[in-house]
Amino acid sequence: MAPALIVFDLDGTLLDTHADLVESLNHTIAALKLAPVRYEDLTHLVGHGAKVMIERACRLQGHPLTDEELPALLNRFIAHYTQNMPGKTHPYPGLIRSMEHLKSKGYRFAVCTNKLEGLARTLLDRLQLTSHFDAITGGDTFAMRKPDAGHLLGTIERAGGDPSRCVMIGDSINDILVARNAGIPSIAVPFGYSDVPVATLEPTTIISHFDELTSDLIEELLRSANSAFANGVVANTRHS
Ligand SMILES: O=C(O)COP(=O)(O)O
Ligand SMILES: [Mg+2]
Repeated sequence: MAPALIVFDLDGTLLDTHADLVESLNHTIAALKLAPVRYEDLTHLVGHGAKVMIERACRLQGHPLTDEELPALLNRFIAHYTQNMPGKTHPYPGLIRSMEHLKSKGYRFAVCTNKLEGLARTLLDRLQLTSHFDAITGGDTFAMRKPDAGHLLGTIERAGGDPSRCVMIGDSINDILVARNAGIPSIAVPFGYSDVPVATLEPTTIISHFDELTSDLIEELLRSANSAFANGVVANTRHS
C-alpha cells in the first residue's frame, strides 16, 4: 500500500511562530498608534491569514479598519515579517526527528496553511525545511482556503497524494474543519494557537508531542477512516 501523505498546518503546528508574529503585528499597528497586542491575543488573531490577523488586532485595540486602510498595513506587515525571518521561529520539539523517521518509512509531507504562500515558502526556506515537502500551499494559492475542502484537496493533488491515504495535522478550528470537509482524518496539537481546547473541536485524535506521530498512529487513523468511509458512516465528500 502506498505510504501516506501527512499534511501539516504551519503556524502553531509545524512552527512556533508566535514571537515573530506578535512583533511584526505590533510594528504594523503601531503605524496607527495602537497599543501592542499580547501573545495571549494570538489564539484569537492567527489562523485566517495576515489580513484577518491585522483587522482583528486593530479592532481589539479599539480601531475597526476601513477597506482603504488595510492594503498599506498588509504591506507593512509583509515587509517587516519578511525582513526579520526566521527571527525566533523554530520547529516544535520532536518535529524533525519524527519527520526523518516517517520519511525513512516512505511517508511524504505537505503544508496547507492560511499564511500567504510566499511568506510560508520564505520562512520554510530560511529554516531549510522546504525540501521536506512535496507541496506548500497558502491562503492565497487557490480561490478558496481552509476550512474549504478545496484547499486541502488541492494541496493533496499538488503533492501527488491520494485523499484516502492522507491525514491532516493542525492546531486550530480551520484545520479540523478542512479535514472533516474533505473526508480526511485529523490530528490536533494542543500547543498552538487555538482559542478553545482542541478536544472541543472534535479532531479524530490529539497528540501532545511529535514523538506520538508514529506510523502506527497514522495507519490506525487511515484504517478507521477508510472502514467508516466504506460502511457509509461518513459522507462521501472526498472527491466533490
Ligand atoms: O493566520 C495565518 O497566517 C496562518 O495560520 P495557519 O498556518 O495556522 O493556517
Ligand atoms: Mg495553525
